[in-house]
Amino acid sequence: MIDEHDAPDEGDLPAGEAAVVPEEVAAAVRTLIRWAGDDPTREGLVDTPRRVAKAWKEYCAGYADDPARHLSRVFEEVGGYDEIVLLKDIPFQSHCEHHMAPIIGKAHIAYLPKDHVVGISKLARVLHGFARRLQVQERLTAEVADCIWDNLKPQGVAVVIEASHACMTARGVRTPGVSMVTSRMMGVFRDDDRSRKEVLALMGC
Ligand SMILES: Nc1nc2c(ncn2[C@@H]2O[C@H](COP(=O)(O)OP(=O)(O)OP(=O)(O)O)[C@@H](O)[C@H]2O)c(=O)[nH]1
Ligand SMILES: [Zn+2]
Repeated sequence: MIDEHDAPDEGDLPAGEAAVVPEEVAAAVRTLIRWAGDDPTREGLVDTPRRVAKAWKEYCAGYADDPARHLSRVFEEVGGYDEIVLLKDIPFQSHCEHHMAPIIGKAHIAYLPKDHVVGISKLARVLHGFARRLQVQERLTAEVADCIWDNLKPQGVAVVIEASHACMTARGVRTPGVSMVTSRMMGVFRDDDRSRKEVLALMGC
């Protein structure tokens, strides 16, 4: 069993910085290299377990994040603005929990404020906080929407995610060019047809 305290948080280290990797993790990567058919002791692969371990800490940095914390700072004074706020085409990366293969896509995140707004970068921070974990796209979509709904308490939240799954393009059914689209509508975007149409039109969906 790996003690969490032994595992350094490599995600924030500058690229190339020497990192201490628990032996158990390095051994697992060496096993995987052998399973793939190569020799983990050959020169080009000797440092690979350390690099892979460090890379996975970075891919999965979301486990060390509480995305809700990004929504704690709000602005009350926004000149009476009471229309939709949309952050469009946010690129993100995740990994599917079935194959640990990359999910690469973009998200549109919108909300209709009630009393206050949030700094717009925070919507992308919430997305990355959940994306940098092992995911299925449906859960990622729901977690982002629920987090904004619960913490900002707006009149509505709409999240649409479009992504390509490497487990479908690079292996398995090997069907490139396919994307998966998921959405979660809450509040007025769920209950009111006109509001939903408006937000989807702004998103270009
Ligand atoms: N619904 C959903 N499915 C996903 C996601 N990411 C990967 N998958 C699918 O998860 C499924 C896992 O199916 P399994 O039959 O258990 O695994 P598998 O034998 O590797 O399946 P194939 O990918 O068809 O070769 C596959 O159909 C994947 O396409 C996701 O985010 N959402
Ligand atoms: Zn997969």
